[in-house]
Order: sequence, then structure tokens, then C-alpha cells
Amino acid sequence: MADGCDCDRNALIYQTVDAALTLGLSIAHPVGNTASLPLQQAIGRVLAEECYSKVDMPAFDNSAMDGYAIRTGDLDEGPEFELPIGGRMAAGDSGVHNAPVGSALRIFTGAPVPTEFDAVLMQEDCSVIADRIRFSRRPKPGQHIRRTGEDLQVGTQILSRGCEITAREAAVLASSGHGRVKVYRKLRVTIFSTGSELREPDEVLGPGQIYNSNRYMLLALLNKPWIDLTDCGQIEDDPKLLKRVLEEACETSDLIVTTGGVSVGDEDHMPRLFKEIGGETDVMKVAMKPGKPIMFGRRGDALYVGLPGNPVSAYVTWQIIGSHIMARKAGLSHTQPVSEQAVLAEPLQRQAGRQEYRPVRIEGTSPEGTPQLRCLAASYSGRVALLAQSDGLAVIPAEIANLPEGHRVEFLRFNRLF
Ligand SMILES: Nc1nc2c(c(=O)[nH]1)N[C@H]1C(S)=C(S)[C@@H](COP(=O)(O)OP(=O)(O)OC[C@H]3O[C@@H](n4cnc5c(N)ncnc54)[C@H](O)[C@@H]3O)O[C@H]1N2
Ligand code: MOO
Repeated sequence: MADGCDCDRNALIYQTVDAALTLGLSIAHPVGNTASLPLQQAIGRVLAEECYSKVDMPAFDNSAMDGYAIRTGDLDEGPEFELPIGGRMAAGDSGVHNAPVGSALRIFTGAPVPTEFDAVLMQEDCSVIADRIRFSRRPKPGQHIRRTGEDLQVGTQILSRGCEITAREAAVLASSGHGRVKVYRKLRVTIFSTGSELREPDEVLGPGQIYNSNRYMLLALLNKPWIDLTDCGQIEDDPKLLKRVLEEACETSDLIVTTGGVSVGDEDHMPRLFKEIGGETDVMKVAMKPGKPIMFGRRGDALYVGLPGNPVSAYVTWQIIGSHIMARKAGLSHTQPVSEQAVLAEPLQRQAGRQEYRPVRIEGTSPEGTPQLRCLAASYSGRVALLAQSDGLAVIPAEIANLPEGHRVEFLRFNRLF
């Protein structure tokens, strides 16, 4: 399949993926504004402050089990032990009790353990006869008691600035007494797809027309609680129109993401138009496959990322470069993709020159537990159906052309990308 991807004559004048990414991150300053929100409204947003626990966790000594609290000093030699039940303590009780010395306290999980009691017996280990308990194993002092502050002490840092408040962060914030938190304001992102050939998936296609897949791919990729998205849909390859939409988007957005029109054809207007509206271009071409014509730059505080039109190229360039620029701009601190090691299930020959991100499927697992990858096609930048059949991207360094079966490669799983 001819897809415009195999011309590497100019690869040496292109920027490397690492250099482009470093540059992109250096120009993506987090949005300045922050807001203090009630925790329930802050869920999904990006934390804009360091958070410290406001309480000891646990806040008081409490029982880890339903059973009986006792004083180990009350026990005689054994082998059988017996104590009267002298009181009762449930979760939410204050911890004040009237159990006389030498008696056990009926207790439930989460209930305060009064200081004079030093062990809790699980009820499964006791038999209850009338109002007495009998048990045969001597409990260790401290058994089944969760001590004040053993999880976290008041003042300990629980979260760093720049994390996304997902379920785990929300839980620790709530448990440590944070009813409000400071978050970055939502990132204002505008998207549009350039191309006169594009139609919506519910329309009838005319000659030379295709369905716009990049629009829906970006809508899905940018569906984040910390993004305020403006979708301008499809824009014809009309320079005047494209220029107006791009200029307006630069005035109202922190980030503009477009697809198509960044290559060298007569209808590829975006680099020139961005310059004409006063934009400064930082990167024009990257030595990556797919996706060598990716551009990004800035105009005032707004960043512009122009992705190539080919759908797989657009997806890959977004995942490898664009998404990290966006994440940094939104205030997120962890922006690098998480990769793992894998091996090729078959040999691979290719043309060296560009760092390649090839769609692969996990075929099996090696005896050492490493995923074995099968490459689905050598030429794929327009084959969007392939993405849905793949598990991730195998990263092939620019200088390598021949990779034998079993060769180790870096593997980016789709479900660990943005
Ligand atoms: N002479 C050269 N031609 C091309 C080069 C080159 O270096 N020299 N690079 C090729 C590579 S690589 C790519 S990738 C494409 C990128 O071109 P553009 O970003 O300008 O994209 P378009 O030409 O607008 O579209 C390319 C291709 O993708 C289809 N497309 C565009 N938008 C969508 C969409 N929203 N949904 C689905 N498909 C879309 C479009 O119809 C084209 O087939 O340039 C090569 N050419
Ligand atoms: O078809 Mo191109 O190399 O992917 O961006």
C-alpha cells in the first residue's frame, strides 16, 4: 500500500522524537489560574497544591475485628481462659465505657479501643457462654488494634501538585480531612479537522469523499474532566476560512489541535496560516514513523499542535508528542508514557532513519513472561481499522533496520497511554 510514509531522504534534517518532545514540554507552561473547589467538584481535575494530612490516620486506636477487647494482664496461666463481658463498644461510640477491671469489652470493627485494653480477640476464636467468653489461645499484646497514626501522621504529605484526582487521590484527600482543594482551571482546547473530502459518519459519501475519523478520535482522546473542549468539526481546505477559525481558536483557547494540512501539498495550508496569524513555529517535522509532518508552535499563551491527516499518524503523533504537551499545559506532572519490554514474535525488516511506532498485537508470552509481539502491517498510516485490532505500539529506534525474531523492543500498551 502506498501511503506517503516511506520517503526517508530528508530524515537527517528532521528533529528526533526526544528533541521534539523536550522542546514541546519546555514551551507548555501550566495554565496559571487555579480555583479552590469542594472535593466532590474537584474529582477528575488536576491538583494545584501539595496536600498534607490534617489528621492522624487512624485518628484513634481502634479495633480491626469484630470480637472482644481484653487486657492481657488479666489472663492467668491457661491453657483455657475465661472472662466476663463487662461492656460494649461500636464504631462511632466515644470510647468511654464502664467495663469493670478484669472483664472483656464486646467490640466491633472500627470502634475505639480504650487505652487500658491492649488486645482484641476475633469472635471466631471465642465461645460465648451466658455473659462470659472462653478462649484457648493467649493473644499477643497489640493484636488486632490499629494504632493512632500508624497509616499516616498529621502533617505528612499525601499528594503532590500536578496529580489527577482519580479514585485513589479522592479517597486519601477525603480520609485526611480535605473538604476543598486547589485545582488548575480546566484547559481550554479547540479541535478541528481540515479537509474538503471529509464527511460525517451519518452522511452519504459522494465521489472522492471519506468519513471524518480524526474528529471522533480526538473527541475520545480529549474527553477528560480537566478539559473544556470546543469542537469546530470539519473545516474545508479554504485558506481564508481556515485562517479565521485558527485565529479565533488562538484567542479563546490554551491549546488548538488540528488534523491534516501540515504536509507539503498545495492544499496543506496550516504551517503558512499559523505564521500569517503571528504564530511562532517550534517544530515542523519529526523523524518518526508514522507522523513525520507534525508541527507545533505558539501564539501568545496559546499552543498549537498540527497533527498529520492520516488517521494512524494522527493517533500516534498525538500519543507520542501532542498528549504530553497538553498534559504539561494542564498542570499534570507525570506526562511520559509508561513502556514495558517485549520481544518480536517474528523478524522485522524496515528502512532505517525514523523512530517507528508500529501497531502490534500481543501474540503470546515468552517463558520468562515477556509479551511476544506480532506486527500487523509494514505500511499503515492510513489504516485506521488496524488500530482497533492492535494492543499497542512497538518502538523501533531510528537507526535499526533489521530486527531478528526474539529481538527486545520497547512496547507501549494502548491502555497505558492517554
Ligand atoms: N510530497 C509529499 N507528500 C506527503 C508527504 C511528504 O513528506 N511529501 N508526507 C506524507 C505523510 S507522511 C503524511 S502523514 C501526510 C500528511 O499530510 P497532511 O497532514 O497534510 O494531511 P492531509 O493531506 O490533509 O491528509 C492525509 C490523508 O489523511 C486523510 N485524512 C485527513 N483528515 C482526515 C480525517 N479527519 N479523518 C480521516 N482521514 C483524514 C486524507 O484524506 C488523506 O488521505 O502527507 C503525506 N504526503
Ligand atoms: O503517513 Mo506519515 O509518515 O505517517 O505521517
